[in-house]
Amino acid sequence: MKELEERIRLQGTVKPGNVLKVDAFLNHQCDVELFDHMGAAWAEHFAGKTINKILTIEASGIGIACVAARHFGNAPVVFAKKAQSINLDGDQYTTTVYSFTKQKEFPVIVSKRYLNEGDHVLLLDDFLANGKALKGLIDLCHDAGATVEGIGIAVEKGFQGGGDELRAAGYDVDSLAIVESMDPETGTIEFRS
Ligand SMILES: O=P(O)(O)OC[C@H]1O[C@H](OP(=O)(O)OP(=O)(O)O)[C@H](O)[C@@H]1O
Ligand SMILES: O=c1[nH]c(=O)c2nc[nH]c2[nH]1
Repeated sequence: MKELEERIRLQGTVKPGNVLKVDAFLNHQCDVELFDHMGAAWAEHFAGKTINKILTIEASGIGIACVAARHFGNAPVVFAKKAQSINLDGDQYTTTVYSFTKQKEFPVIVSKRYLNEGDHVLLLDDFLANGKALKGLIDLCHDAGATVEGIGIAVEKGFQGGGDELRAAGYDVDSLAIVESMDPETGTIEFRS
């Protein structure tokens, strides 16, 4: 998606440790018009698939998924929580995921009320790096007996391999910008064409 690539070139910065900082528009300050265009792009890519639910993971996936849902018939958006809470009652699907930016393991929890056998799920997230977050969400879907219809990602860091592993496993992964390489010394960012 050219618009997203241009924003990354314009406002993205490359940090040591394979970190692309795009918090001016994607995961701290949120450009909802851009999110709307991202939702439209995923709706075009996944047209023809039956999708009745969108699943993401807190925190940064939530805003993107909620705006994108407007392009999927206002499908409900469920987000996996990364901490237990008194507000989380009843039976739960749980797994653990290593967080790329927080550099520690988190529980990943969805109430059994909101993910069901027979659901046709689109997974959405802001970033795909090593694929840990998505693999956690896929595990929760399998536990629930739900079908993963596809995966929509804003920014994939292709050089970290998570996206290609998921494609090799048969998942339809639509990443709107795939960073092939980035250099913290020069700030250069190359996209997969
Ligand atoms: O493919 P991976 O290696 O799993 O990396 C991608 C994940 O990393 C980020 O989550 P993180 O927990 O770092 O931050 P967040 O709380 O802002 O979503 C991002 O939002 C993705 O969920
Ligand atoms: O802001 C972010 N930048 C990244 O490079 C990244 N990788 C995973 N999650 C990420 N979030």
